[in-house]
Amino acid sequence: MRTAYSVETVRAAERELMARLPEGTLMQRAAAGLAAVCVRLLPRVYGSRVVLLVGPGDNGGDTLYAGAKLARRGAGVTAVAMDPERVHAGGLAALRAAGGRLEAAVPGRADLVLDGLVGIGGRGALRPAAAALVERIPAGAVVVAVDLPSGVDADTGEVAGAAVAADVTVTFGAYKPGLLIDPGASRAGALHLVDIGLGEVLPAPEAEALQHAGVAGLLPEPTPSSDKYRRGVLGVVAGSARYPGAAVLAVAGALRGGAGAVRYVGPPAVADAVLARYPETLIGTGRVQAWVVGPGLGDEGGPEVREALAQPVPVLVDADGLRGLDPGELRARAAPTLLTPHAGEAAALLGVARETVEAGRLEAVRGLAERYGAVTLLKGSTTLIAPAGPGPVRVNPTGTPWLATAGSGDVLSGLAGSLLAAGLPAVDAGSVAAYLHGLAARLTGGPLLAHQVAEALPRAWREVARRH
Ligand SMILES: NC(=O)C1=CN([C@@H]2O[C@H](COP(=O)(O)OP(=O)(O)OC[C@H]3O[C@@H](n4cnc5c(N)ncnc54)[C@H](OP(=O)(O)O)[C@@H]3O)[C@@H](O)[C@H]2O)[C@@H](O)CC1
Ligand SMILES: Nc1ncnc2c1ncn2[C@@H]1O[C@H](COP(=O)(O)OP(=O)(O)O)[C@@H](O)[C@H]1O
Ligand SMILES: [K+]
Repeated sequence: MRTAYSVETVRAAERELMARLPEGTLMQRAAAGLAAVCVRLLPRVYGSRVVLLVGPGDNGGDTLYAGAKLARRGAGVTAVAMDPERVHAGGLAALRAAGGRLEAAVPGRADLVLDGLVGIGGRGALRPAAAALVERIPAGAVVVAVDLPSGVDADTGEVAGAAVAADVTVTFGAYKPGLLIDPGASRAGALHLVDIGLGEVLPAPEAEALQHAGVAGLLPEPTPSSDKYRRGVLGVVAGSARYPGAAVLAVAGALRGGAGAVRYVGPPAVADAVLARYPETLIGTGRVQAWVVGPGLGDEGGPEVREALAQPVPVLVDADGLRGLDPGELRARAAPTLLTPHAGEAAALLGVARETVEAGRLEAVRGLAERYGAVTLLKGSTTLIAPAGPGPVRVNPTGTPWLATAGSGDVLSGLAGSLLAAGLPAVDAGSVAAYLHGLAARLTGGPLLAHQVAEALPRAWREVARRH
């Protein structure tokens, strides 16, 4: 599990650790780790051209000390300050002593650029002096963000104006949520974590991303004593005369998600379409361990949604099922509820603009989970899963924009429903589903069709299970 911590938590941990260590120790650890990554990125350190963009705080300090280490190994290192009156004095002295220079303008060419403008002390949009330096980053240089790309909000991943687009981010002590959540995540490039010793003093994380090992441990593999009922029966209320395909795709995701059986409930003509593609499907109501309600219902299916919500089993509500949800009704449910909106549906549920959700995904998903007392999976670029109560938000690391194709959300619903029926807690069901769905899409490659994602799920499953 990759865990991420808010600025407040990181600062508190740093304070606690610093009180026990000689002054400057953490910065030296950070700079050493940063320089080590830079050395690996350069084909040859000696004679390479390195540019440091240096802000007024400790982020600039880390950068200057790392630059000094590279200069000592023969790199030509030029620092450019955002504010020449405010530069980390110790770092600048170290750089100069190692043969580096402070200059007024960003050189036109560089092999490597270190972005040390702002780290976790950054607030709001980059100021013009910082943004002007970002604009001057020479084309073709490898860009390394120090702690995080300047212009990205460390806690939320929000980008309010200009921001560095890094190839690599070297972050210190702990990942910050903004490195895992878009739009920030897509500015961060490959992530390197430098251990500065914070691990021992960090509390529970604010965000976490599953990795193969964690997912493998959650996959509901059948055992010798399994039968189809014990593996989980999922009921799917989906599809309408207008959107019959949604039912087929949700059932596809459910069957490929390992359900022991899938019951389809909906109009007879749609049931025929489902059966034509998946003769394994049971038709009509009956006992289930979980429900998926909503994909492709259009205006139909309202009563079935309410009926499912009235039952004491986990219910996943997606798409048209999300319209007109009553927070009181959901909060009163004893069994888990999993909501799976995309940004537009989340915006409608929250009564805000879609852009607000897209720019502040973490706040939106937390807000929905709190308001509806339901585990909420917000789809899109970096899918997020918030628990119904306190606890870390899960960030899905496997997505691909090729998934932005009609029907792929229906497959996700069926898959997540299948995992709910197998007995996974809703946060795990949502995050394992998002993980496998993203991996299946990557294995398929683009341009992809939604049903191909469903058909690639067994490969994704085996890929995860095989390695652990
Ligand atoms: N603490 C530790 O133990 C360790 C910390 N470490 C390192 O320290 C970093 C944190 O350092 P920090 O606290 O000095 O803040 P930092 O990120 O340099 O930025 C603050 C400066 O930026 C400015 N500024 C703010 N917003 C801005 C904007 N939008 N646009 C432009 N400027 C803006 C702000 O200006 P002011 O508001 O003061 O005018 C202030 O001068 C952390 O990320 C890590 O790299 C490591 O060495 C490990 C040990
Ligand atoms: N830009 C993107 N990057 C990664 N994944 C995306 C992106 N856009 C959409 N997706 C994924 O594609 C799926 C689309 O679901 P949804 O919007 O419900 O589509 P539909 O209703 O057509 O099935 C979701 O899993 C979502 O996370
Ligand atoms: K930075």
